[in-house]
Amino acid sequence: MPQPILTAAAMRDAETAAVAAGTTYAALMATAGKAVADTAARFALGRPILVLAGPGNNGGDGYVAASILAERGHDVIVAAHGDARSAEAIAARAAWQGQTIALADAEPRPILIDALFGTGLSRPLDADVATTLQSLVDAAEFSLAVDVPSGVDTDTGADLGAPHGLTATLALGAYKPAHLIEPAAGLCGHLFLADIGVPARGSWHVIARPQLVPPPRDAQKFTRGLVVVVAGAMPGAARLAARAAIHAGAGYVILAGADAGQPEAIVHKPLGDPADLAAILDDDRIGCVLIGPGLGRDDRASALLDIAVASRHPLVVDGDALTLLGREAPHRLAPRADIAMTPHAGEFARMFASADGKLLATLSAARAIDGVVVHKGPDTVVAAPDGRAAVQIERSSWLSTAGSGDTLAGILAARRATGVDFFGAAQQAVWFHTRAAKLAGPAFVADQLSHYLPAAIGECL
Ligand SMILES: NC(=O)C1=CN([C@@H]2O[C@H](COP(=O)(O)OP(=O)(O)OC[C@H]3O[C@@H](n4cnc5c(N)ncnc54)[C@H](OP(=O)(O)O)[C@@H]3O)[C@@H](O)[C@H]2O)[C@H](O)CC1
Ligand SMILES: [K+]
Repeated sequence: MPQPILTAAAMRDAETAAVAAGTTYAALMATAGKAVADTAARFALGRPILVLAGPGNNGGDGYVAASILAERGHDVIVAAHGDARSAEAIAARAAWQGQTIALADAEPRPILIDALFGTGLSRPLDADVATTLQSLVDAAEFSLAVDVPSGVDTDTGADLGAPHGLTATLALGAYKPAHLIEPAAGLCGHLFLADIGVPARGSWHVIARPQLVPPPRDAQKFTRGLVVVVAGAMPGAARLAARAAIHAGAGYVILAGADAGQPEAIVHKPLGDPADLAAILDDDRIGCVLIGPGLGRDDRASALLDIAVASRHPLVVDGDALTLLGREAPHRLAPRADIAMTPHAGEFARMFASADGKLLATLSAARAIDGVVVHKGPDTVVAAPDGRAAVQIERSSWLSTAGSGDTLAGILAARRATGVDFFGAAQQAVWFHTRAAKLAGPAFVADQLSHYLPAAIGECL
């Protein structure tokens, strides 16, 4: 099972269920604190440790970790912020027998454990707390956030005064949106996950390596998946998408309206009049249609888009097609079955009002179009209209290059054409795209990405 992603409230519910099933909150805090101590000890190498402990259970985890580390012989000081509030945090603080100072008096130490605030953060950090925390992080050689960096919104990933430059974050029990969604994800540093004995389930999860099977023995090119890519004003983008599609497992790729170039296996069909597209799409063997990369935004582009939307095939809408749809996207697409769109942040904002952070905004967009939305970025979110969501955890910042999105759209069309539903196909596409980028090495050109797709697929068989 892929790792679930839980909101702060869902994590609290999971914790409550675990306690109802027989554990105690104190036992959970003991397990969490031990996980923090174990992680910090791995990197401390005998260097002095400063634990920042806030008033809630995040601080409680910090006191437990401090006690365990001191018992193991580490040099530990706790800097406390506010009085412990919950029964478990009060007990953890009472059990701490080492030196405690006020946060305002804390001097930097090489190892820093940030247990000021976790999932209970309810407002931005006070400016003086944020400044102190930042200076202690800056001065530390290794800094570890407990559960989430203090000062991020757990559910939206918003930055409410969190420090920059943390070395690592230890997520407790489950990933939260803040671990994966920007800007919070970028503030976490290296991400570790600790099992604290709380069974966590939900309809959101991280995108995992796909599990594939080779084509069946009786496979032929059309059953492997026939993709039609519609080209427009800037045919290069559609070519990139078509090449990605044929390297991503589709059995047959037609490029409608542009000369395919390489590889020769892609079939070129001319589009004189936009109405020619209707004839090309009148084919039951088609597994998926892709429209949008380099389509243009003129009347011809609109006419091609109308025909693609009216067709009966699974449809991926990307690039210029999204801009053409704009605010009309829900109204135009919702009545149509089997649809996915792949907007980047700018295209998304032209179609949908954004609120509540990227994850919830993408889920609400998926409901609005009654289809799958792949909201691209370093923190790509795939959302389905039934409330399921999957978020990218493996990343490659080298994917921020021209043609990268066209390639993703082509992979998505190919995976859908092989028979996977759009929610599954989109997760596969995001994974293959990133994996191909890693295999391609740094500073690749998007044209090269396709060549690494077969190897990425090979890792999943
Ligand atoms: N997930 C689990 O199963 C376990 C999690 N643990 C740890 O518990 C924290 C969550 O603990 P919680 O007590 O709910 O919340 P916090 O520790 O994050 O902090 C809440 C207190 O902080 C006050 N607060 C909130 N925001 C601010 C702020 N900006 N400035 C000052 N004070 C703030 C808040 O006060 P309110 O006024 O909002 O009520 C609370 O007093 C989780 O992250 C894990 O680390 C368990 O230990 C193990 C099981
Ligand atoms: K924290």
